[in-house]
Amino acid sequence: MEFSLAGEILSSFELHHFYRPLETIEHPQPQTAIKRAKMTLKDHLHLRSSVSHHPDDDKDKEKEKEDESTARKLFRRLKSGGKSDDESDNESPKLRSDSEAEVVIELPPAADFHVHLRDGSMMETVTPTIENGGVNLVYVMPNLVPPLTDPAAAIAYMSRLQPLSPSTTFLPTLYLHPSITPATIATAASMGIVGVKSYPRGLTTNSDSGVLSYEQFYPVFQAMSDHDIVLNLHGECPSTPSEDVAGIEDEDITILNAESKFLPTLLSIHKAFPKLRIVLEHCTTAAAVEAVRSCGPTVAGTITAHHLFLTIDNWADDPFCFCKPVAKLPADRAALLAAATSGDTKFFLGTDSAPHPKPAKQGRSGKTVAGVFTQPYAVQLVAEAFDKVGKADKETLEGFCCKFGRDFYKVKEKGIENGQDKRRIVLMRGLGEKVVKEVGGGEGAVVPFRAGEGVWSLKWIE
Ligand SMILES: O=C1C[C@@H](C(=O)O)NC(=O)N1
Repeated sequence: MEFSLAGEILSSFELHHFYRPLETIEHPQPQTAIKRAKMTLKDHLHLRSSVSHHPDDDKDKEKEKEDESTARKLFRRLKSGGKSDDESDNESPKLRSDSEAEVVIELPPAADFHVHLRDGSMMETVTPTIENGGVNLVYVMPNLVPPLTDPAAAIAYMSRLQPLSPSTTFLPTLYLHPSITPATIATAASMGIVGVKSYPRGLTTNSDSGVLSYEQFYPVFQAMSDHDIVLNLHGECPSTPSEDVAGIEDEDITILNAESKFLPTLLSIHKAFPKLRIVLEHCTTAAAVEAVRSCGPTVAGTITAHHLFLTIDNWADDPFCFCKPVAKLPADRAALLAAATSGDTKFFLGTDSAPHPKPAKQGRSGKTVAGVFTQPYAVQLVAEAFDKVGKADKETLEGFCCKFGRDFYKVKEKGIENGQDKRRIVLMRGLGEKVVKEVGGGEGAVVPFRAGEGVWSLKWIE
């Protein structure tokens, strides 16, 4: 495939940075160092594949094979919060050897079609954990502060992420906002923006600039349909104000029925734009699964790893299990597990991994914030959940974690993934691994989902 280097010439720092051999990037400082560049996604991928074809690569090939990747080295350092292994708060249990694993499953690298990687120091903490979760392609959410409403800003954000996990493909999105017009969509398409995410206003983290009414965006949706850009829906309705004591049973909305009340909106957008590819993000109910199934092939649903474990009781007294949409009833969780393991190509992995500093999750500034952090264990958690229903087999995991999402997003057809990665991931059960207690250090430390509990192991092989 031919890529052209359109737009402005990159600054010498940026070129230097992208062309450096991957293993020599020791401590990237993307925040301060990378200026905004008018690159397209394909320019970006082109630079990455140039990196992997650098002639010096051959010389160092043997050595590189022995080395861990930059991302994994960074993650190891982050696990210990910058401390040495002896000082670390994270226990390092003695693991059994790979040959003692009870179950071994080899897969291609997974794709995660819903991640929050933030910006600044949090970005530097969480982005190197992507590989640990078995993933080499991520679809990155735009709810930064301020939100990513401008295509050039979204592509520049990808350039800040790239050095932190050099082997990962980052796919950019825009934040649906009144400033986005059909002309913005045309520009976004020409620059390689893959989708536009809609947040209902005020319902979750950084959604203050979100949507109040969907009809006002119909001309934008038409342009998205014409340019084959995906619409990603956070599918919840706002709650009835809590001071409203009248209470009308059928009309009341709380976080428990916020998703099912949204489903008619999904159906009406699909009816108005049958060719528009739509993803109902982080489905949490049996009703959502049914709604996605009832639509044509242009509508799909993502399912997170944590919603395969959680029900209401878990988040009711544990802020580290609280996210939006909240986990629902056991029957809903069963419906999600059934959909994810069914082989139905409409359902695929989107972890909605959403890191927040530990003090913010603990509500130290008033109330807790929504988001469960699963990035370092994305595929391991899915394997464990599938195992509980006897479905942790290669075909089922590969469909849900690696294949169906890539197919829906036309990753191959559109050439939006760097195809140089020939590695595989190996999942192993029973080695005695535990989820680390924290990632990163100090006030910015993030507590992962199921911290301290047993977890499947994962390694990368060439
Ligand atoms: O939709 C979202 C956003 C996310 C975040 O923290 O950005 N956290 C959530 O729990 N749900």
